[in-house]
Amino acid sequence: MQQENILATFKILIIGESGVGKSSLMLRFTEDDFDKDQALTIGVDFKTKIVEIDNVKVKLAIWDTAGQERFRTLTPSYYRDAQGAILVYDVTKKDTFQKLESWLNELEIYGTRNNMAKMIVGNKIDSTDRTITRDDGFRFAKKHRTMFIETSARTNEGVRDAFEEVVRKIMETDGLWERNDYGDSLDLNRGGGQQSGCSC
Ligand SMILES: Nc1nc2c(ncn2[C@@H]2O[C@H](COP(=O)(O)OP(=O)(O)OP(=O)(O)O)[C@@H](O)[C@H]2O)c(=O)[nH]1
Repeated sequence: MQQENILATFKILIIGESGVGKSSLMLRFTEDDFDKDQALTIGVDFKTKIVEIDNVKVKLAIWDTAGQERFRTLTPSYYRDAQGAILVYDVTKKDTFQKLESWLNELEIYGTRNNMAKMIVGNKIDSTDRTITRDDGFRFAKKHRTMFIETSARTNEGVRDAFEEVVRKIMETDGLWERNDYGDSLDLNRGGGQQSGCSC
C-alpha cells in the first residue's frame, strides 16, 4: 500500500505474560504467517503496517514487548505515547488470565496518554484444552471497561478484528492522536471517513 495520504501514525503495544502469543499475533497480523516454534522476545520487537479502515489510511507502529520480567528493563520507554494496547492472555493458562490485572496496572503507571484504547485478547482458541471461557474474558473486560475479543494466531481467527477495533477506537477518541502534516489533504467526507482528529 502506498505511503501517501496517511492520516496518522498510531503506536500500539502488545503486552501480557510470556508465551501467550504476542509475537505470534504480531506476525500473523503484519505478515499473515505463523511459527509454531516462535522464539521468545528479548526486550522489544517492532513492526509497522499501513492499514485502511473506513477509507482512511493509518500507519501502525506495533511494539511487541517481552513477557519475561528479566527482559523488561526499558518498560517506561515502551509505553511512552502509546495510543492503544492489546493485552493478551492464553485461554489454556489460567495464570496468564489472572495476571491481566497487573498488566492493566502497568498501563496506568507508564502510559502517558489519557483514554488509551485497550483490547483484552484471549488467544489460542484453536487449542482443545481451554480453561478460561469466553464469558470469563468478556466479564473481565466489561469490569475494566476495555474491548474484548478471542483469537487464534494459528488459524487467524479474530486477529485482524483485534487490531482494527483498536484502530477504530483510537480514531474516534478525541485528543488521542495527531494528524500527519500531509493528512490534511485527505477528503475525509468520503465513505464515512473519520473527522474528529486533533490537528494540534
Ligand atoms: N495453538 C496455538 N499456539 C500458539 C498461538 N499463538 C502462539 N502460539 C504458540 O505459543 C508459543 C509462544 O508464542 P509467542 O508468540 O512467542 O509468545 P509471546 O507472548 O510473544 O512470548 P514472549 O516473547 O516470551 O513474551 C509459540 O510456540 C507459538 O507458536 C495460537 O493461537 N494457537
